[in-house]
Amino acid sequence: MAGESIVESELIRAELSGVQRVVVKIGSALLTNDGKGLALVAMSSWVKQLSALHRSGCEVILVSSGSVAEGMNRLGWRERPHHLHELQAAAAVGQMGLIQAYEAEFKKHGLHTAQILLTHDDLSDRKRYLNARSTLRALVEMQVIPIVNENDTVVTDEIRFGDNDTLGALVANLVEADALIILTDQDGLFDQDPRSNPDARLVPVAAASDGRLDAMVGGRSGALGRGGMLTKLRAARLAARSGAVTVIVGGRIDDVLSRLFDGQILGTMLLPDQGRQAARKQWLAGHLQIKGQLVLDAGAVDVLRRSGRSLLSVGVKSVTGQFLRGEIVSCVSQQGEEVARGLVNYNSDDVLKILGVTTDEIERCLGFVNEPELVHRDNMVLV
Ligand SMILES: Nc1ncnc2c1ncn2[C@@H]1O[C@H](COP(=O)(O)OP(=O)(O)O)[C@@H](O)[C@H]1O
Ligand SMILES: N[C@@H](CCC(=O)OP(=O)(O)O)C(=O)O
Repeated sequence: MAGESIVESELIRAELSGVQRVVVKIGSALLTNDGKGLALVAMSSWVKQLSALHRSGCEVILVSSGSVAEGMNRLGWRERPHHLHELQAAAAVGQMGLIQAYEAEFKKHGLHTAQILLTHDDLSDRKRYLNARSTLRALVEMQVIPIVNENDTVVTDEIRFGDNDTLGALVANLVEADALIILTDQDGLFDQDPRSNPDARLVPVAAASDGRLDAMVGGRSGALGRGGMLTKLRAARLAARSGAVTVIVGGRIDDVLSRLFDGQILGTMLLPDQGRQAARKQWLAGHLQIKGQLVLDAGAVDVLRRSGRSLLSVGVKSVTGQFLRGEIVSCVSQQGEEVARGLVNYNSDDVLKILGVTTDEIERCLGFVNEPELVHRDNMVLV
């Protein structure tokens, strides 16, 4: 918080030096020169810094706002429209300019870009979530820079509230980023809104979960961006769930990204409570190699799909493959359709002995109990 010692802050800052994968979110307020078209000079500088970061071996995913504001500019509108269909039309027009500008800039550094338009719903639907995740992973492996924005044509809530901070955090969860950098028009998170309070003091570092931060973030925001600091704080908390550290920092600070990744103290760093490994457990389930298969009865399939509960041995009909406790298994219906993947609590030999067995009988069958569940819901991903 504001009272944190500089030495402690510096130690914490060292966190960013080893970052392997980063999501950088650039807000509307910054990108659009306060309504006078895209801030091309600033974009060129961010792209240069992002390209250097990429060259240094860090994977970069960009989440960029600016489509509505650039659309308004192209259409000659001076005020943000109130009708949803007009906002959506402006976003569709402006997204063209936004992506063209990024593509041209990244090309100068020999990098390809890809446009990804997502909704929050896409990321809560498990199947689409896994699809989005694998596409992003494939792009990153191909050394392409994905540029993500909301799919404003098909959403209403997100465009109304203009909140790409949440999208940035969801993407950080999706790709298991080590860090989420939110570039905005203020130098960071202050203890009061600096627009209305000249005495406001920057918070250099805090735990994302710190309840004292809530009182500092008014809902107020700029004329173009809409989310304000409130959505940035929420985004930091969301990103912390998968172990990512968030930095809210001024995009107009010279060489902001390069300096940040060189370990300089800039902006506000919001730290996750849990260690990265623990927080990521849930995200691991999707990408470890599958070592075996559990065939579930219809009741278990139903329980997993409808109520998202843990898988118990009583609902398992058969098992294939050789696996150890903690490895990944695929859970399939008797028709062979995959239902879920998860970390299994018993090895395959033991699972064979407890097929169809109720939880309270596990000890009698095995002589011990690892966990009451075969696959705990926290370690499971529905497919
Ligand atoms: N405690 C705070 N510290 C910094 N900025 C704040 C705070 N509370 C509210 N704000 C406002 O949030 C604005 C940034 O949010 P927003 O306009 O949505 O930016 P962006 O488009 O970058 O997402 C700032 O210009 C500032 O007026
Ligand atoms: N998706 C829209 C709205 C997103 C938006 O403004 O978000 P933010 O920059 O977080 O205030 C756009 O690109 O203009």
